[in-house]
Amino acid sequence: AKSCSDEHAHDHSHAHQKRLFPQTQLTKPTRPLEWGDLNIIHTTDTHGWLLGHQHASFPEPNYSGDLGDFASFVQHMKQLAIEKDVDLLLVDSGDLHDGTGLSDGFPAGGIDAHDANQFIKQLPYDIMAIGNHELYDYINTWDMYTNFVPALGGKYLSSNVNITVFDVNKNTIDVPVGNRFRKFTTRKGRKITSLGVLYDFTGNDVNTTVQSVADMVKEQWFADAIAEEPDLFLLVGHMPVSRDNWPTVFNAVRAVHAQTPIIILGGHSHIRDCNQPDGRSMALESGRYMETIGWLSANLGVRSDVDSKNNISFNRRYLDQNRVTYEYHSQQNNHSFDTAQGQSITQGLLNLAKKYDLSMLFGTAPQDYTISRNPYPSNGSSLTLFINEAAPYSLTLNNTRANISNIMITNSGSQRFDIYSGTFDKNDQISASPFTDAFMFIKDLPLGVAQEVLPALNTAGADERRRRDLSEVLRVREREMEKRGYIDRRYMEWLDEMDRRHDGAVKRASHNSTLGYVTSDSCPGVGDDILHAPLASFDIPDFIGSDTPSLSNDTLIDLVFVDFIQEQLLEILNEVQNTTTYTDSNVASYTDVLSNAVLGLYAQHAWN
Ligand SMILES: Nc1ccn([C@@H]2O[C@H](COP(=O)(O)O)[C@@H](O)[C@H]2O)c(=O)n1
Repeated sequence: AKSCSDEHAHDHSHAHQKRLFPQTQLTKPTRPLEWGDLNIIHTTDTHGWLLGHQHASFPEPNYSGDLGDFASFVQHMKQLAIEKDVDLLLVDSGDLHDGTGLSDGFPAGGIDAHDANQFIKQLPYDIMAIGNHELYDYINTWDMYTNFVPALGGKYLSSNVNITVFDVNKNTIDVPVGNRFRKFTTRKGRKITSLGVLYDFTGNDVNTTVQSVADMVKEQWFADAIAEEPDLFLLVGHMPVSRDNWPTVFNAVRAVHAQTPIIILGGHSHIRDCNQPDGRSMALESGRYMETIGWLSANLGVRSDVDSKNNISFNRRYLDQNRVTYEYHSQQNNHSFDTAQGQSITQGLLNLAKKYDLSMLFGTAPQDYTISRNPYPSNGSSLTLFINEAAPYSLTLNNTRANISNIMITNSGSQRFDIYSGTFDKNDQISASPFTDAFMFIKDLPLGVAQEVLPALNTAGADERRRRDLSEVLRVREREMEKRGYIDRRYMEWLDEMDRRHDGAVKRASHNSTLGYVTSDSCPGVGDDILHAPLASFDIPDFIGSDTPSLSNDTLIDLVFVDFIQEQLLEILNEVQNTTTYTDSNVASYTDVLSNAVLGLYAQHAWN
């Protein structure tokens, strides 16, 4: 079946309609999935991308399936698993919030992702783990605790994350947001012990608590939970499978059970990644934004094999999230594929998009603007667009400070998705810049001081990376950045490495394959389901700033910055000068315009 992705490939004004007769040609998968006796479908970091990716230029059509298509796929695969008489589990590693109009485009009085999560609840997940984006705002954690978790029936895990609530006597108590662990038995009778671990995140809101992974494994509940030997430890969590704390959890389990199979399903760094901690374990991470669906299979054998010391045969695959992939692997065609549940989920999401008015048009983008596929600064950079064009316009609208010269600074990670040429609507605005961060300022800073802040902020990150082997102090600082949530660099490094390693420029020029991810991980064989040419990738700084005004160094200006970086910015400001010790008391609100509104205001002005 030659299917395609997207009927609105040519008319973005119908962006939120179901694709019936798709037109964009998509490559079929290269080979069938390898099934084991235990199989897992894995999602992570979906961030509200439940209607998939809807733009016509590649790589977007690769990811043009939606949650309804995914639900149909899962249902067919479950049936295949029954026919093959094997187990098939469905697992998610967290970050349901912050990312698209479906999660963040709610009307006043709503709660982020509350409506979108009603559709996720309908999927037969066996385990879901909490992510850091469930914790930036207490109201979101509260919504998970009161509305989402109860519907999951013990399958939502937050091993090291608590929420503070009132008990019946109106005393405050700290309780896990979900369950700390889950023990269950599969259809084929396998006993599984699972966890849901969050990395050492420190950027969480008040009245939520994240225990460090190192402390979590010392807890009595942890010892009790892993004491009895299951057939498999399923360690799910919102934590990258490389360069993070999974070894702490893995080793704690291995200390008690030297041979028991362990599967780790991680997330957070938005990359496709896999490694094998030992011969009886595999760790998989399945990308981001409903772009990738992870597949992991294992031949665990019968209980006597479980006790053996032989290496286990594992397999992993990264599936592009579209109907061609789904139909191929579930052995369906375009007519037999949709299930009633899948169709109802798609329709429900489309209704939600309509209710939230996500097609509301701000303007027509004259060209593509990308986060890292164009150099920064450049005309094609969405970072340049945001900080040099959009922010200086939108943040000074109706602002009494408009006539005072300024430098504006934000974190590059605040920009989450590329802008495509053509109609720019509410959904595009939120996808590009979803956070409701506020802009603050410090007034009367000498220009000579203010202009040192941006390079110093970036040097704190960049030099650190260059001298990683030389300086433990700097390594610790980078780790601190990651704990606060600055993980974007990992994804950028991944894209950069893929471009270099796979001769990106040559492959793109040959036009033999469509653009997409080309993964090199540490697991045997090829992981990608479809071979692509890698995306272009340019290094971007951690922080970006508007042009420095051409004035003398002693001119007093406003230093404007997003509140997400306030703590670091003050630290740096106090390093680059010592005349004044700047604290939160020197900081005031610059405008009521939040970061997620900047691009829309600009588009209304410049793209109409
Ligand atoms: N209020 C916020 C929250 C987060 N960010 C950016 O998101 C990054 C973390 O997102 P992950 O999906 O990687 O967990 C963080 O590094 C920030 O760049 C933000 O800008 N504002």
